[in-house]
Amino acid sequence: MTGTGAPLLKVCGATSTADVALLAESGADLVGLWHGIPGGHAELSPPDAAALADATRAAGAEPVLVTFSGDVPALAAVLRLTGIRWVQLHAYQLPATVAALRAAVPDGLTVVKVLHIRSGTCLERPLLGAYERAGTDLFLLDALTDDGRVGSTGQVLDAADVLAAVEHTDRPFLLAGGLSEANRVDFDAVVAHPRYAGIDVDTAARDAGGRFTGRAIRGIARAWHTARHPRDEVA
Ligand SMILES: O=C(O)c1ccccc1N[C@@H]1O[C@H](COP(=O)(O)O)[C@@H](O)[C@H]1O
Repeated sequence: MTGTGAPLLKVCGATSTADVALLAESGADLVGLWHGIPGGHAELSPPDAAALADATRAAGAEPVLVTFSGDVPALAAVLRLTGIRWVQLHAYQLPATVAALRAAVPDGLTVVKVLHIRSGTCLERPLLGAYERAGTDLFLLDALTDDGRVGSTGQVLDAADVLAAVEHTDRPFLLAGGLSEANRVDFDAVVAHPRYAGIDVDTAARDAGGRFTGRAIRGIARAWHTARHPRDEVA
């Protein structure tokens, strides 16, 4: 997408054109737009998602549809309406859902399937081969809390657990789960992995009031050396 091969920074949950502009100018390569997250604070209607997808592209970033939904016809309709080419299946959608989505949107769709790690164990580990055969392009590793919370947990994964999970797939992967400017140092081995493709952040991109802050996002992009903030950039 960036053409550089550099790791990507995704920031999740934009709800306005101001959010999108801030995220893109602060270093986000991918902007998460929610649809099919019932009760979610950043849930968007299809027309609102379409408007923010346009704004994201205009700002030079790539919109990503983030969803808990497994309703393939509805998802395909939203992808067509919005022109979004990346979809992040963040719940427990099965490999058959990935395959059906691929069939419904045959051209140019990048499918990201989230893998949930709870107490060191990847829940989807037995299904990794099936997800690959179904057409998953990337996996995204995120934390599942002991009380079952999924998405924006702020809970940090152990690097060893991440490396153990990606051992069982040949696909590129994104890392999530409480990532910040400060904890980049804990993930040297993950960042050095040949299939590491970047990071996905929510909590640390926001201030105490839940608003995105450019300062935090720039700090994350610099610390993690993502595509728009390469290693030799002067802060
Ligand atoms: O951000 C959310 O609340 C959310 C809701 C539903 C699906 C995904 C969501 N966000 C994802 O949560 C992780 C990162 O969260 P954090 O940095 O630990 O707060 C990331 O994968 C987001 O895409």
